[in-house]
Amino acid sequence: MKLISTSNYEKLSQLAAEEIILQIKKNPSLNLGLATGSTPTGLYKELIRDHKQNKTSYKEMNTFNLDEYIGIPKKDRNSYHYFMCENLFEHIDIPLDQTHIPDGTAKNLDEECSRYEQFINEHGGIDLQILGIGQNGHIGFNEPGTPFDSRTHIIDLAESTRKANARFFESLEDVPKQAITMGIASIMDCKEIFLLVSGASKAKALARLMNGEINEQFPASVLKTHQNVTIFADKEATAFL
Ligand SMILES: O=P(O)(O)OC[C@H]1O[C@](O)(CO)[C@@H](O)[C@@H]1O
Repeated sequence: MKLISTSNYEKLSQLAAEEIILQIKKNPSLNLGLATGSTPTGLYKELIRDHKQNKTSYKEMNTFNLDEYIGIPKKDRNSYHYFMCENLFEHIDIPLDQTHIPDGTAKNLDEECSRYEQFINEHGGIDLQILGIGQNGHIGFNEPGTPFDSRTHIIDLAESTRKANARFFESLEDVPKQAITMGIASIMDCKEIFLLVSGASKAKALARLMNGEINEQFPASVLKTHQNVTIFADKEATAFL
């Protein structure tokens, strides 16, 4: 894993955006994996700014999101569909039918998991995946204890994850208890991974990732066995390194 540390969150977002834009220029039909949460919003702002200024085009690309809550309609402001439209898709020129997110309202959720996994494979896999990390080491919504060989699946969210994400909802009770997430093996299939880590609340997780063991109790540790991972971390996140 290559670690790039930056003085602040803005720099982290800019550097990651520059790298992604370079890759899009080299390969306009890049399959880009996307993440939600607070961490990538600065990166998405940079991509939007560049699109407006330099006209980088997303017309030939496909995007694939890591996860979606179960039971939240796409149009609900707390769905990851809504989040992605608001924070990125509406502001760039990607056709919406080339943006892909698991359907957390599908009638048959197991079938939806297999469909999504197969769909990504039919598109040739993900070239570059953006990841965040949970304080408990989750990647996507793969909570501690998720097998490293897991494929896209339904996950019961850890209480700590529901609490961390309650800030987006009216109350903790409104936070869904389950989500669909790409599995750990699905994430490991991505050809390249950018892991974004920002803020003091992630410093312990980053230190455990860099210095700890590879263990299913800390899902992000699997990334140590991937051939092409770059970590972008800001100063606060690197406090314990
Ligand atoms: O960037 P945040 O909001 O700290 O979230 C970290 C991680 O948690 C999730 O939002 C899931 O809780 C992931 O999608 C994200 O990568």
